[in-house]
Amino acid sequence: MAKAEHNNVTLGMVRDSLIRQEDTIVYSLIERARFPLNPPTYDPSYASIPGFSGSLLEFFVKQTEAVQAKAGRYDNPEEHPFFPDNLPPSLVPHYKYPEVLHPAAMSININKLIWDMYFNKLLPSFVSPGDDENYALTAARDLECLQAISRRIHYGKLVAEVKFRDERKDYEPAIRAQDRFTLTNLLTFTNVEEAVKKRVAKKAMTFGQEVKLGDDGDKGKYKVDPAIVSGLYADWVIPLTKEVEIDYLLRRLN
Ligand SMILES: O=C(O)C(=O)C[C@]1(C(=O)O)C=C[C@@H](O)C=C1
Repeated sequence: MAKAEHNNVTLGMVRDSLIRQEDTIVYSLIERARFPLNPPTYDPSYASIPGFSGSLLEFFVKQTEAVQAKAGRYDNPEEHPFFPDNLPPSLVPHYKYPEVLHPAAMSININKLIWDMYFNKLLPSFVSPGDDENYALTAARDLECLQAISRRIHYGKLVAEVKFRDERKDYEPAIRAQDRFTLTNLLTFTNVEEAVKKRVAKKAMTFGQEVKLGDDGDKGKYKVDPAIVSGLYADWVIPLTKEVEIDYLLRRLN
């Protein structure tokens, strides 16, 4: 969402942004699926980088996040690093982002959970097994997937803020009672969730089809299985977005 739009943000605008972010997530999965699993990317004993203990992936993510932190990426409240400890400060002029969220939002970062889900559950389900030795590109594509998924899930903070402002009298008692169950019911729109799952599967079909001239191409063959993309949303993206919404709301009156 553009910076200026934050002041009068509506649920419709927030949902439009979530819809646009679906494109980024689906494309990033398609790009990662160009490479097989490439296990050495994740193997600390393969990397043996002087002065660094960890996998090539960790090295790549930490170094990239350090550069991006210096360039101001994490000044933006929509961005969350995977390795927040010891990040260098921003070196660029500070843009004063409109303060839309409650300050407690700063303390919410569930990237550890997202990292574990991505590498343990999601990745093995949509890439082919094997090794083509493109480890640096593999790490770069993984980070793009992680960042896109993380941005979407942490957008739950803004979704929750807008819902809170729209229905303050319903949310306040549940927040005071720290009642997760009622908060979950208040913020859940089953029809919206069903539409999201269907739409991302359709995007995976549309963006991931082989485009050929002259014949019908490989009908029904997709670069990433649409069922895996809708499963990612059903099992992880939507539940974790709701988790962020609840974590945020529980702190909203602090
Ligand atoms: O659109 C909303 O209202 C959201 O809170 C986002 C979202 C989602 O993750 O897509 C999560 C919970 C709602 O039940 C519907 C959809």
